[in-house]
Amino acid sequence: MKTAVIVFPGSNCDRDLAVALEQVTGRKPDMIWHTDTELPSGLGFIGIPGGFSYGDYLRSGAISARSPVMRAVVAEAERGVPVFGVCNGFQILTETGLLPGALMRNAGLNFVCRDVAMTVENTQSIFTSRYKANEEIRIPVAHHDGNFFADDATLDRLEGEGRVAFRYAEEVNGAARGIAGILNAQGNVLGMMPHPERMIEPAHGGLDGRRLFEGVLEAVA
Ligand SMILES: NC(=O)CC[C@H](N)C(=O)O
Repeated sequence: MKTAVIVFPGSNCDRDLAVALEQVTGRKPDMIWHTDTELPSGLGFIGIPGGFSYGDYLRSGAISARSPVMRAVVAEAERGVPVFGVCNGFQILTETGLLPGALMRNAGLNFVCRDVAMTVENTQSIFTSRYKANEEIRIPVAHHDGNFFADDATLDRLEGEGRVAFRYAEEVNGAARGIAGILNAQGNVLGMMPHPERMIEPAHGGLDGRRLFEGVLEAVA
């Protein structure tokens, strides 16, 4: 299984994601620099990592979303290739328009860095098939802009179409309806604030994140 991780100036979770992908696929992902205009052929999975790309200037993810490589990522997403954006990656995906809504400053105005409980809301997606319906899992968060916002019509549509993948089971950042992660309409793009790549081996304190990668990588294998 060929996978790729996109790297921006200021990404700092790209290696965590690479380790997770290598552990699950047995093969190192291609690390793709943001100025590349083409992606390797035959990718089964594209990861947009967490971090502080471009120092979070303007808005988190706003500058990275205009990187040359993102045009290729959007094209692959439209072809149905699974695209996974975590934390800053989620922010970048909303800024490209691949996912709706925006990630605003946390309601408490503080950086939140801890394990949080969240429930799996949709187990039908390629990313969440390894979880049980309404299962509560623990995954770390580390962000200051995780407060998901969308207008009520968009939130209703996301809920009605089963596109809320994960919801916080506790107050974390003020996100609308407690939304922690959402899917695109086709179900092949997932953005989430918590970091499943930081919960993939016993030394991390649990394996709740590992099943996400196992599920999606098996689905495309
Ligand atoms: N860990 C991260 O990806 C941080 C995301 C983002 N820069 C924020 O703090 O909101």
